[in-house]
Amino acid sequence: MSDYSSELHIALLAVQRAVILTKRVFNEKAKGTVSKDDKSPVTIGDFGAQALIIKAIKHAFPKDEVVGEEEANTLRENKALSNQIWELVKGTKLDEPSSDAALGGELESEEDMLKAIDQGNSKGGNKGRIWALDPIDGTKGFLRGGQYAVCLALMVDGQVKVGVLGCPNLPVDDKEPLDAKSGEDASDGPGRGVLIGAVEGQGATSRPLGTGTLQNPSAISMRPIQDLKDATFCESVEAGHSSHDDQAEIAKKLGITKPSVRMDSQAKYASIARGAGDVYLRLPTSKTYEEKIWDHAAGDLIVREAGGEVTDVHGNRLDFGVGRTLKNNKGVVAAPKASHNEVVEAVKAVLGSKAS
Ligand SMILES: Nc1ncnc2c1ncn2[C@@H]1O[C@H](COP(=O)(O)O)[C@@H](O)[C@H]1OP(=O)(O)O
Ligand SMILES: [Mg+2]
Ligand SMILES: [Mg+2]
Ligand SMILES: [Mg+2]
Repeated sequence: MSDYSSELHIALLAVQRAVILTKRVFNEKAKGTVSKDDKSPVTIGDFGAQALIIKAIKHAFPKDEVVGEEEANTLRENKALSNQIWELVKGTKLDEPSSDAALGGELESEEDMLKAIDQGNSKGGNKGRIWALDPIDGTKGFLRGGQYAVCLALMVDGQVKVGVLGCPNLPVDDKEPLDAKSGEDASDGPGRGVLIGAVEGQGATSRPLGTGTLQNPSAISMRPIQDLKDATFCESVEAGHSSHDDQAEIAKKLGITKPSVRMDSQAKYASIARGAGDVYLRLPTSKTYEEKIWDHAAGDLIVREAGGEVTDVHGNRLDFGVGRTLKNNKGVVAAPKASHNEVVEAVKAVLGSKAS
């Protein structure tokens, strides 16, 4: 049986390399933004990071498939944008040549880059090895100057086996508690940037994000909370992504008095997994929206390996084996194992009272 050590190693390095590129874009005023068909934004950073990561995966594991968020159609029609991304991608490499070589080195050409982006077109499913990739999760946060994450997970037969989150704007210090402002005006200056990883059955770790070889990891775990009243809970910044009103009602029901921490991206999963916060609630705002697997796969495993439980609002585990979306689930409830049931009961009580 595989211990997934080489998959974890490649995933950590690939995310670390992609973050070199996303940080350059984050710190530029013009981020090369275009609007997708669903009106959501995508930047040159999203496309560039997807190309770099898929290239690395296909080099190390040629037979694996990838479910990636972005596709290159718009770039093939917009040569100027494509050139702009290529200018960024072609110079991006890890400082340590042997690390970069493990990822297959640089991409060969602009066409090679577009092809790599389009290799994120797997349909997903519950057979074989499939990676789920969100090259920039929280693009709106990325544009606003908030939190964002580069997210990569390996699923085997529909089960998440490896998860990696690169969070350039979170503090390196795992124990720096979140406060109501943690999601705002984020920076990637000194003391910032963390790389979280997990393998099923082997726990979760964090280490400072670097630009060459991987730094030493430390084990992370969720904060043991005796009473949910003392919990810190996280939610999306965007009210359109999860219902702030329902979440406030649930927090009240649980006796939580601290203000919620609003933060973009899977930085929420990363934060609760390392004990900087406790509970992540994502309650559906629409009957039709299906959550995407790349928005949850890495965070789901990392939180569970850190001693947490992750389910949907009905208390069912997230099902990553049914395609590109979580069509069998609604919403997300992540909490320490010992408190998770109590949180789900509060969620059911609040949502149930609305349905009737
Ligand atoms: N209506 C929606 N409900 C839930 N999540 C959404 C919705 N629309 C977009 N998203 C996704 O939520 C993620 C960000 O989550 P958060 O609000 O927690 O930071 C993004 O990946 C975003 O997708 P997209 O990348 O297409 O914008
Ligand atoms: Mg996303
Ligand atoms: Mg994204
Ligand atoms: Mg997006």
